[in-house]
Amino acid sequence: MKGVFNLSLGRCSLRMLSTGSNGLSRIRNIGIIAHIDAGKTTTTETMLYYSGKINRIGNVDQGDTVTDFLPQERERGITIQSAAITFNWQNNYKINLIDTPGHADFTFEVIKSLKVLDGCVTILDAVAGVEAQTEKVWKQSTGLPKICFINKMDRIGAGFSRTVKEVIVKLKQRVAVINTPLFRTTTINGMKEDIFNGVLDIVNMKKITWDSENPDDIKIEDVTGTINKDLYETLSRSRESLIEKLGEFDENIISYFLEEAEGDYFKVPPSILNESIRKATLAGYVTPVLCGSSFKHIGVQPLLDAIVSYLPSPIEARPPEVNNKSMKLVIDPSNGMVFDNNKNISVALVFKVIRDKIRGMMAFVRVYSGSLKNGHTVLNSSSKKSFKIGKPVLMNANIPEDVQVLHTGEIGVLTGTSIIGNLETGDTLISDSIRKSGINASNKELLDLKINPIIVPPPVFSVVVEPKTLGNKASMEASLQALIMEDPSLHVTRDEESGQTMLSGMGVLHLEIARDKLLNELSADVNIGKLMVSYKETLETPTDIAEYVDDKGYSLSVKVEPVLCDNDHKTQFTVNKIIEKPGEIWYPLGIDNNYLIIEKNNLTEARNLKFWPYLMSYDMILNALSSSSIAALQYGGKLGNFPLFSCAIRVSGDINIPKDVSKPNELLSISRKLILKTLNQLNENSFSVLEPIMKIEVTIPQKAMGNVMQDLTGSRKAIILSIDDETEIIDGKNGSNVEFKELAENEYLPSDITLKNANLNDDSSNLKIIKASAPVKEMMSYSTKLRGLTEGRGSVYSTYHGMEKVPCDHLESILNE
Ligand SMILES: Nc1nc2c(ncn2[C@@H]2O[C@H](COP(=O)(O)OP(=O)(O)OP(=O)(O)O)[C@@H](O)[C@H]2O)c(=O)[nH]1
Repeated sequence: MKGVFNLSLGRCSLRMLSTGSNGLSRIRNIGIIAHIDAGKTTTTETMLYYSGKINRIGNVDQGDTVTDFLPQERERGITIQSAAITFNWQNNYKINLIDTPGHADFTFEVIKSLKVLDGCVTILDAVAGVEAQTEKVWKQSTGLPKICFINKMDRIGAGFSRTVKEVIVKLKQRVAVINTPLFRTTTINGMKEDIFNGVLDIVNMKKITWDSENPDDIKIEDVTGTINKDLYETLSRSRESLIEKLGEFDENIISYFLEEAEGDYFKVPPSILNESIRKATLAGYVTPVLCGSSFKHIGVQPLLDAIVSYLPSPIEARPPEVNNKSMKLVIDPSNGMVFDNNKNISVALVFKVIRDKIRGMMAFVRVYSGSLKNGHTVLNSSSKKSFKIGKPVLMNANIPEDVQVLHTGEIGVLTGTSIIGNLETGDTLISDSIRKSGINASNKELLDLKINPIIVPPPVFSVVVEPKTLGNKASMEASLQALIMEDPSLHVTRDEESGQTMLSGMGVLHLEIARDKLLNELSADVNIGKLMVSYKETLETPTDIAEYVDDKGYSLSVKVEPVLCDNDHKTQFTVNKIIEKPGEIWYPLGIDNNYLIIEKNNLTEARNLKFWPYLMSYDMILNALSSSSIAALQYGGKLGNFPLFSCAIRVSGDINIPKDVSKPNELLSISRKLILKTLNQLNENSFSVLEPIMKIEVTIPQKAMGNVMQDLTGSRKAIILSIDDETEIIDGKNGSNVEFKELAENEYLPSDITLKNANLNDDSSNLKIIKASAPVKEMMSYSTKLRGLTEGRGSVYSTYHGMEKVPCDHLESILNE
């Protein structure tokens, strides 16, 4: 049964729930997020099949899925880049879906996508439960309404109820159980086995079963007390639990239950339940939970139904954060988001830029307001460049579909030669018509409007990249530029003293993939050195103020100061923590947690005048100061020439520039030299070296504890944060999360019949989870070591935690590396 999954009254009534009569209420911009290998791509592929978008379900292991289309993805069977795809569901709804990577090295791909999404589906492996990367992406997606899909229910050891409890306790989230698993009992080699074959739909009161060999063979049956006694009991208790939970949030459902339904849980119709679940989901009060096996094509259509039923449309989604906090942003049912009460302007965010072999540069955009039309001119509010857009396209993974216009609320792609050099990830596009309509105070604010930038995490590892011959230097640099244009979480820096070019990234796999792209796709003729840790330096004390004045009319005063984050630089994100003092503005430099601080001066004042007296715009001046700050801080500190981290360049007092100069080159050079001069006046004691620290979660059998702990605390210099018994985390013996443990205990969930078949005497029933932090350097090739220490039974998840000062006794060895 492809296309519309026609599931009785409940689904029909969904249409009544949508707000407004236009198409906006029927759009869902959603992401698929999870730990590596949970089944994101397989689920996406199965959704595409049921939506009618594809005629055959591809397989990750055979490397022929729609969304994993990069050669490296197909070779390795993992998702590396987010892939966007648009499809319809129930004929009426348009789903723009982004399948994100699960590997921690590609976390920036996830962050970029989350920025433009309105809701998420979190996929969980029913055997592994809530894994470490799931906890991380769950936190990263705070504020976005989510659905959980407990996948891989066909696997031995799958535990639906156990996983739901983990969602409640580990993710601290109330749940609304939408369906529960069904099994058929069969005899294999004389042994009885429970085979997962469908779901019990709590909302619609149906038993839905699939034939795992034939994705189109689906059976939908009513559940009656006489024929299905046990199911009826599960249904009754699940409905009771669901309605009571919703009642704590939504008075309407309680009044309906008491008055119209006369206190009978079965008499609350799907339409009323759906409306209440939707309200509670959008408010973040509950997360709907469904189960299935996308590999066996079970439970995917109910998941699609849940996406349209419970996740927000663009008019119900949270508005984007913008640089101008006082700008009015209202949501209009037909126009989408309206900025500054101006219904005529269009606003879009570029969240990803790629290079396609056939189409050339492609910029992925989310339209927040208005539309982007073929032939219209838009303004990039960061670079202030205007350009005409070509035919936009909707993406079907790597297959573009031409359209004339991208409407508000949509996710699509801009292509064509006009975007080359005009767009970068994070740019905001504004319709240029406002500039043409004359600059007044309100238009000026709109022209400066920027959706807050996507913060790039600092790199952890680096490699030296060298041209094979001197003549190849220019082409190497062009290839590196192409690489970082597509992936801003890769950084290219040059060591001024040694002349070496360094390519840095988020992890070993990230750099391996970058290396592959550089050598194979971009055919760069380069040598790539061995993997090194990306150390940084920071300031212990501020520099003196350095002043520059010349007779051409330039004058400038700067100092460099440390940005104190968590007292001791133990952080990777500080934008929200920066507290600007009155009269100063902090601009993130987008790399290494560095900032440019502009104090109130003659230029900031001149911006309020009717006429701006300089040939160079304020943004050009700001961009010049930002670029010179980045270059000077990359030059490095005095201990190991490592780039400076968590530092701010403070521009104090007036900035004088000749009024008739139109190019920023001289300002760039003056400011860069001035920053370097003041840094140079510091002695070595004013600097300290920082190293990247990983947070690790090691899961091991109890009997390997001694050896693993000895290795971690000894040679790997790890600091142990906690040791837990896996079962205790959910069973309430562990001290934290008391409120959610109680919620988990009180939740009605059917017993996990499959778990009784799993071998409970083996080590998998007695797993220990060690959480620790350790220097990146010491954790290199840890997985191989762990396999040896645990006879292949241990697993480790590691993620970047922050930068920490290197203790004195290790400094020498790092500086000698
Ligand atoms: N048994 C079983 N295997 C599944 C199921 N869904 C996915 N798999 C398998 O799990 C593995 C990972 O699947 P993917 O779909 O690539 O998982 P992913 O979450 O997209 O992986 P990354 O994007 O690389 O993090 C593959 O071998 C799939 O065949 C399922 O429902 N049941």
